Amino acid sequence: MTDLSNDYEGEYPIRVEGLTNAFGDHRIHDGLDLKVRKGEVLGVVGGSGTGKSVLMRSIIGLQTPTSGDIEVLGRNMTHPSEEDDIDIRSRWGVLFQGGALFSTLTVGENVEVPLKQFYPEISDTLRQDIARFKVRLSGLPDEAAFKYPSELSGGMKKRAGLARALALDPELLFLDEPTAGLDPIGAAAFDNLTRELKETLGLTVFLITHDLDTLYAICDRVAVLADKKVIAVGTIPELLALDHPWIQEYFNGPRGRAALVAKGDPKLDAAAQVNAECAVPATAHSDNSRQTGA
Ligand SMILES: Nc1ncnc2c1ncn2[C@@H]1O[C@H](COP(=O)(O)OP(=O)(O)OP(=O)(O)O)[C@@H](O)[C@H]1O
Repeated sequence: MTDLSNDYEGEYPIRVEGLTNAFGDHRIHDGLDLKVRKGEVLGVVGGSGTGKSVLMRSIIGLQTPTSGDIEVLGRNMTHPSEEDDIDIRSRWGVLFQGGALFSTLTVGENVEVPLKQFYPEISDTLRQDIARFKVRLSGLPDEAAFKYPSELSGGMKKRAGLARALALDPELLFLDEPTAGLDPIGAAAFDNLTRELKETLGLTVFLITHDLDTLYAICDRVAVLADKKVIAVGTIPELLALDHPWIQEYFNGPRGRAALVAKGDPKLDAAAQVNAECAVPATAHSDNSRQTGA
């Protein structure tokens, strides 16, 4: 793996070394390395089927790797002790692609599930109060706590899933394509919420996305999955300077250029900015335009 900005001396709450995953003869990862920095939003990108979700599932212990080492918050995830396993699972929150809410429970009850599981001793009243607070923290109105998932819009479902992911005051937040299926305004609002929560709660965020606007708007660094590995991890300007064909196509393709222009970040490489402005008609950029690299 090419770590493009290796001047960092802080902690790595997630370390993956030599990860190999295979389903039968189908090898998904082969010697994949990745280190996530404390307090960053790390975007994870790659073509469809490159194993982004399998990587996330391996990190949170839902997928047993064929080989390799995974350490989360200092604990070995490949061979955790039972005690470690319970402790570590209470220190992260996960928003799965479809939200994964229990359809027969209200939003509030969904948020209560992890609280009941990890803190069975707390009273019903306190648990309900915490759940309502998390619902509000996720930008939902109070009354949403009493609704069933089927009564919510797609954006509200994502927020409800986020409320549940935040139930235990996690240090790590895993988001699998959080803006997929949202309208541009809803997606931008969800991006802002993620960034705000990361800053106020001091979260480290592992974020799988195809959404180029999300990458530009909220990711501190981006890890690129290709050829069964993380081929590079760095800021977008650092990635743009690389010569890899997939990275060039992804970030410098029409959608990538439009997202770059939309972002208009002065830190981005000036030459890339000029190229982008030449290549993208002015009408391609509006406040509501979102670009996916899918
Ligand atoms: N439980 C499983 N059994 C067999 N194959 C699986 C399993 N889970 C994932 N795969 C395969 O692993 C590969 C990677 O899947 P994964 O869902 O991680 O891709 P992805 O990069 O997240 O894709 P997308 O961007 O389309 O969501 C795919 O070919 C998928 O079919």
